[in-house]
Amino acid sequence: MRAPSVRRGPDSPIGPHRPLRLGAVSAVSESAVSSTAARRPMIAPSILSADFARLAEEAASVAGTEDSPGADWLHVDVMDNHFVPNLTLGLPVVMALRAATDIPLDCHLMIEDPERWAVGYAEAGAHNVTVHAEAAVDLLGIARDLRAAGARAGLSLKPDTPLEPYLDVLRHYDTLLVMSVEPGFGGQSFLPATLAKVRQARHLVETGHLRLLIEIDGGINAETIEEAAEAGVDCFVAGSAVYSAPDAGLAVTTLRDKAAAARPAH
Ligand SMILES: O=C(CO)[C@@H](O)[C@H](O)COP(=O)(O)O
Repeated sequence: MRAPSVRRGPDSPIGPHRPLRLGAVSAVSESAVSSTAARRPMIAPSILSADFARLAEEAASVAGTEDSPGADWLHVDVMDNHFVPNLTLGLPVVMALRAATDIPLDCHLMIEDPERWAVGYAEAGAHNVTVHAEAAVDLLGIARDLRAAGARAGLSLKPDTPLEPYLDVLRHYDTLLVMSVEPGFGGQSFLPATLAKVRQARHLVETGHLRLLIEIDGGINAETIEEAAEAGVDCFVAGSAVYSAPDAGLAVTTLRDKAAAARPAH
């Protein structure tokens, strides 16, 4: 794992050297986690589980109706067969999707050299562009460039990557994507141990140390979404639970309702 690029000192983009520490977060209080749940849970269907020959229709199937809100974001998994052992799609498909749907695109770059590619996804119209901490060298530069190109900047951590080394960098990001499976494939089983990271991040958001949206990705379905919601997730990526369901739109509604019910403040 490469260290994040963080400059220190009086002119540091992250301010004076007063790094965040997780010590104060070791005992996450229930109230800190549960007081968050004011916003509607967001659902981001992952098109990795969709029919790639019918992407526009698959996007439309989760767009919602006048009576029921559809997907908040459409999650687009970009894999390069280097950072992960799978190959999916790239910029041309994202551009085509952008033209085919109004659902904000949430591009998750599971690629090496994100410094080279990330901003292109923002320029292609992605609403949120997430890079992997394990793949990047210049995390501050990526966040700056994504925001300058008009996108939200997202940082993702694999299941075994700790949060603490990235706390200062995360002050410059809009989204934290906690991977709850090893990145690379849909349809894997949810790893509950990854929720510890969600609770840590939620506590830091609730106490004003971080200001970002907490997203989770991998193995989210009707059985696992409640515990993720209880831990403090804002946005739930779901691939097979949506696109393997008989009615993808209904699956989105069901997942959102379950997440909303599991949030203690609701
Ligand atoms: O990024 C990934 C996998 O690497 C995910 O976005 C998957 O697409 C989620 O699929 P399910 O686990 O929900 O089936």
